[in-house]
Amino acid sequence: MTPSARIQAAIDLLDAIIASARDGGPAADTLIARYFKERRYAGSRDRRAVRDHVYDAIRRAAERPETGREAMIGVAEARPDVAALFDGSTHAPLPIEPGELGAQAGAVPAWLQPLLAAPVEQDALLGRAPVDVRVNRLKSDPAVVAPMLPDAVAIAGLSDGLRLPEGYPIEQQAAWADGLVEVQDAGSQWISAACDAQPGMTVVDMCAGAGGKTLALAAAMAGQGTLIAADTIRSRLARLEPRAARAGATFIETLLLDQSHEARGLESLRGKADVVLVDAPCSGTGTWRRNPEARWRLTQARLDRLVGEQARILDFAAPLLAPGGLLVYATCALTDREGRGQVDAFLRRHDGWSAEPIDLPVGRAHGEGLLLTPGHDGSDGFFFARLRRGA
Ligand SMILES: C[S@@+](CC[C@H](N)C(=O)[O-])C[C@H]1O[C@@H](n2cnc3c(N)ncnc32)[C@H](O)[C@@H]1O
Repeated sequence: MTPSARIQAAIDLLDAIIASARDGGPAADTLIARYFKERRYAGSRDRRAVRDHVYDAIRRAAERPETGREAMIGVAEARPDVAALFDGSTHAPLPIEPGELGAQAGAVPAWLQPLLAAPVEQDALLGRAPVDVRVNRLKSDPAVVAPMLPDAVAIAGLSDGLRLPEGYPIEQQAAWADGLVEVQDAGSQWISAACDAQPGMTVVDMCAGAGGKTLALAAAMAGQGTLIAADTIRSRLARLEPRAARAGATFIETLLLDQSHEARGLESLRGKADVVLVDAPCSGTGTWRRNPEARWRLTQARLDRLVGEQARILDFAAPLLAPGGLLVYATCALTDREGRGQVDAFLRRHDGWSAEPIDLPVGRAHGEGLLLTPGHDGSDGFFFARLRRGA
């Protein structure tokens, strides 16, 4: 492919990505993979270059552009080398017309800006994310793993956390293949630590997904006790099983819940749990460094639905706690409605519960919880709170 043809390919892909974001279709990565599967003539350098163009365009525009061409012209406005490739040659985009405007540059969609927690450094939300890993104490310890990953540096305050440069091919390393490390953002490691799970406890990870935090809880429990990974999506829980096997965390039990009838599947756990983690489905505003396309998918209506769902999950999770038990509420969202507002509303709805201060050497106290942001903490953005059921 010529450099100009790569720009046209990026434009075609961006058209598909924009339509998919609007209609709730597949994610950009899926569309990119499909596109190249049908174009075997494209070599690895072509693929990488086109992908970079696509992600440059996605990162640059806070609001979803109308067309791929508009998105790509936005990049060209800041990059004369890219603008020069709109040259009308074979397979190339037509030259940019005088007055033809590109997508506006920005980090946060205008409608969302006032909804983000005030301390959030909005311009840092699209920065580059490092590859953080957690050393798996079920199989190893940092003194053994650190020399296997010479590019890694310690993450201050996280005894099992190591940080590698952006794009580091961790999955090609023996330490990963042997289950000695798990890829896990530092923020997620802090949340797992805030659960204070101990060997012998009964712990429920209510929104376990593919089990990133479940595996951290398993390590904290040293493989002893009861650890239940629950979710409503079978395919996500299915992804946990091979990960748990690799990590040597075979005591984890998975529990598939019936959406809207979750309490039925949880009946036997009522009043029994020492710790419940609710890592709720959310707007993902704290993870734009890794998933900048999420900005093009989020709408006010979707945010409203998520806030309602988070409250509903908290309400069916709370009765599982034994007296004195700990409910940790977490989201990778930075809107106050999903964070401090959600916790304030929970405490108003539920008598006999109180929020506990979180004693960690990171983040900033925010309402009844803690706020982590890429700008302040170098991790993904999160809000989390520790809620104690009265004894
Ligand atoms: C933020 S993700 C969890 C990420 C996961 N804890 C991790 O650390 O990798 C939220 C999860 O909540 C799940 N979920 C959504 N609605 C749910 C519900 N009503 N009950 C339980 N889980 C739900 C989603 O399927 C998704 O896997």
